[in-house]
Amino acid sequence: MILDGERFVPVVVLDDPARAVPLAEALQRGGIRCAEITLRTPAGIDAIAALREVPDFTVGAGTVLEPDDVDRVFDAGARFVVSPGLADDVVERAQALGVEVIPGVATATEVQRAIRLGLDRLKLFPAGPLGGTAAIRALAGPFPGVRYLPSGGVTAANAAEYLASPHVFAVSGSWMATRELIAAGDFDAIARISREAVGGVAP
Ligand SMILES: O=C[C@H](O)COP(=O)(O)O
Ligand SMILES: CC(=O)C(=O)O
Repeated sequence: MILDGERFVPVVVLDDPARAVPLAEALQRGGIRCAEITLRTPAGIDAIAALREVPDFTVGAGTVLEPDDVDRVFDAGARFVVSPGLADDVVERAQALGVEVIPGVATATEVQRAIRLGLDRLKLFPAGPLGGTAAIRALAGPFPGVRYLPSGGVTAANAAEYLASPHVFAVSGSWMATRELIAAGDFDAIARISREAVGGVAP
């Protein structure tokens, strides 16, 4: 899978696409080589297009809600697609284009449906309110083949606990590159927080 080897997936809300490349370079200085650029702002698509040119960096799209969004982010260069929830038509559009898709799930019913769609790597959202690692352990009973990307409430304080789970392939969240830090151009802080995150877990 495209994110194999990545343990941290920053969720990014960008207001200015010109910040995308310095952001990616800051993440790389911190040891993080990917990001999920959300479509929550109009800048998202241009930011994805800018990041496709950054060497050794894997750009994905987040908050992908409609099949048309999949086309837009694919054309811009996204190499993976993330949704907060599970929509069959979004998954099927990504599969038709051959782009990795990681939809969100929050219930056993959704996990079961995602498996039927041929998926075994799912976002768990919002992971904290759903019960964190306890929820992941419970889901692993009936669905041992699924691995999760927890997001929503993952922080510097609990990332290592999630990553210690054999059912978690990576964690995702906004704490490494907040909208405020990006808007302020504080790329040194982003690099430092990323380095601390990467340094806090076993390779
Ligand atoms: O997955 C996307 C979430 O918005 C990230 O949540 P967070 O801000 O709690 O890290
Ligand atoms: C929350 C989430 O998964 C997203 O915005 O894509």
